[in-house]
Amino acid sequence: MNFTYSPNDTVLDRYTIRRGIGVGGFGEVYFAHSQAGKEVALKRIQRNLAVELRGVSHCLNLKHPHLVSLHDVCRDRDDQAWVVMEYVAGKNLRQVLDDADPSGRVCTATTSGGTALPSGLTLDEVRRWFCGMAAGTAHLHAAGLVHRDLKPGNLFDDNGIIKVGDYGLSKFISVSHRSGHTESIGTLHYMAPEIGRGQYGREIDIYSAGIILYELLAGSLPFDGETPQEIVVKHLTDKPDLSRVPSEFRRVIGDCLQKDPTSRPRDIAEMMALTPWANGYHAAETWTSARVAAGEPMGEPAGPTMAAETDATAPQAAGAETPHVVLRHSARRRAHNGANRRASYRASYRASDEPIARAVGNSVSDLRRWWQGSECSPLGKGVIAIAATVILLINSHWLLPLLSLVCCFYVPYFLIREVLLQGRQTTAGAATHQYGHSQTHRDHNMPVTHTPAQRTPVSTSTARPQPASRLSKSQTRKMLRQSLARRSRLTLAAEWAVSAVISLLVAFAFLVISAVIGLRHTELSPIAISPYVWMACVVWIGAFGLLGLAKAWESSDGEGFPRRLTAACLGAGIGLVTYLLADVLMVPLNHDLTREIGATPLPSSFYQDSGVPTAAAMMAHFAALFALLRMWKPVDPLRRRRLSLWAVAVAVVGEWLVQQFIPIPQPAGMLIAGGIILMSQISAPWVKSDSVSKLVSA
Ligand SMILES: Nc1ncnc2c1ncn2[C@@H]1O[C@H](COP(=O)(O)OP(=O)(O)OP(=O)(O)O)[C@@H](O)[C@H]1O
Repeated sequence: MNFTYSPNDTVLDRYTIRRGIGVGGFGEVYFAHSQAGKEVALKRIQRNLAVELRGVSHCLNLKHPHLVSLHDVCRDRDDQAWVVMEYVAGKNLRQVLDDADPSGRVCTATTSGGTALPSGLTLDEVRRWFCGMAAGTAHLHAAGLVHRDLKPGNLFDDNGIIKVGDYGLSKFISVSHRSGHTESIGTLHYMAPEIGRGQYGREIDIYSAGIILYELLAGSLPFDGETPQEIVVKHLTDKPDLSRVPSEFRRVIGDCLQKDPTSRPRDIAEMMALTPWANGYHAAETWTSARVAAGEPMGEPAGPTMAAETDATAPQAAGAETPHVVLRHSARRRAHNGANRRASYRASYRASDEPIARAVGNSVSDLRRWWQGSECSPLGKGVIAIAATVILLINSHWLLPLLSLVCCFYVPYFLIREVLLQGRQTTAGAATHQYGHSQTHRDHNMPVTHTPAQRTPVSTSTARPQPASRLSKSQTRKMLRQSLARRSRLTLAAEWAVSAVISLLVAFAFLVISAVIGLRHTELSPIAISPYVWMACVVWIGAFGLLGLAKAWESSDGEGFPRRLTAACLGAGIGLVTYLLADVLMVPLNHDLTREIGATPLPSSFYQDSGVPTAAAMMAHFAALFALLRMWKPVDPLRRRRLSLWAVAVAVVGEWLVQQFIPIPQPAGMLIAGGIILMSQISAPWVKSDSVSKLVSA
């Protein structure tokens, strides 16, 4: 491999290069000696990457046995940035895995005993690497940093101590800077799906940790593919095959690899608690030194999750290889883990997202804390509680209406906000887009070693970056469908409710506009207004039903018989409602029937003697219309356009066609058909899949 500097060159006026170590995504790494003889690794930041080096200073003060120390960040005379860091003589985990004999015998000298796993490592080795990585990463998290690029190549074995490296730079280089041909395809295998959406919470490190653990145990990656896009799609949609890892690790890996970041363990400690090494994990030391490093005052721990007890016996439990971080997890901590806790965490996570809910939540918890911490006697507390209840009851005459009014505004606002935020998350194309851009081959001038079974081939000294293959439209749609399918029932219900509220407003506007136009020369009376009210109600109910149908089917394509039958049932229901409402509102249904009823071959039960259609005719008419036109299609979130007037026109023409066989009053029929499609399109969510497809292919 070619390096810019040769042995014995002096850089930064005080370091003598001894040899080049390797070339990474950010630049060349050298082994060098300081003037006093100290061994250091120098990383020369190349390729004109816009590195926010000022941020790295935060990392310079981090000290932890499981982190590769950053000594300094300097610029040379050519204004080239260099990162001076601790030199780690041992191999990185990537090299260890690549050197391990796939047949199960381990070639590395450091390996301890035990049965070999498919990766070639023993379980002891896996524990050593994983616990070391966890301890280092927990320290970063406690200092408010997210690694963002956890992968085997960034984990080092320094004389038996596992160290996490490369944590300073990735934090401060945005996705856009990692675009083009600067990034290794290998990194992509460890990247959490939400990174593409610009989400960089610590959950992305948890996800990467899950992938690493999977690879250590199974000997291969959970999500692999021939192209970056294929890998991205797998990260976004596939479930890991957990049958390939020992059963005691399935839970932790399954949780870490959740697509939804809020479903993952919320921190390293929680993740470790799910491993068989839970008894050995303890983060207090990590937390303490991280806060010191971050310049925070010592006192109460930052949060209950990081509070843990020290245990002098733990080093044995943790194993001799990880002596610096005592790994123990208290029973209290374990008790907090599990499904209940995660569920409550998710709830609080959501609530904390919304400022008003957060403020209310904070006030309530403050009140609860005050109540619990109060030194009042139980009798005193009882008196206070009764007094508060009495005051509330006395004032209920104005408090309740006020509360109802606030709810009237707040609930729709909250639901709409939820849906908009969800919509942003489900637009998985954006994720793929950014992934696609950020993860292309790196034109290293060194070969990157990968086990063929594990790694997608990457560039070598002669290879040029290869264009990424494109995702077809159907693949993109499939990916988006799967992404839509992952949403919870609550979210779906909330979306449906919001659509219903929007369509109600549209129906009201529809009513007002049509009534103003239609009744401008007529004296206002209930009889005159009732057809408009009838029409608006029918259109709204029809749109509501159609939106529900589209929501139920949005996770898959299809227009087969079962769907048409279901749509026909919905149409029949709308026909019935149309008939009943007309009856209630006294709207005449014999208006403008365009053909001789007696001439139709329809059953006589469809029409009264006067020619007025019965409920059966109305039901049959709309059932035929809904089944024939696949009415749910224009409301599908993956439709081509948010609002297609073509679809409205098709509905109107389709209704006219059905009218030729099963007549109903006109123009009411056409208005209802067109109105339902128009209104449901306006109020249905929409994912711009066309642009997603283009972005993915870009
Ligand atoms: N502090 C260090 N001590 C010893 N070797 C190091 C050190 N830091 C990096 N290396 C080695 O230098 C080589 C290049 O490392 P670098 O971190 O730049 O690239 P990478 O991890 O392969 O990719 P990326 O930068 O995209 O994460 C690797 O072989 C790595 O093991």
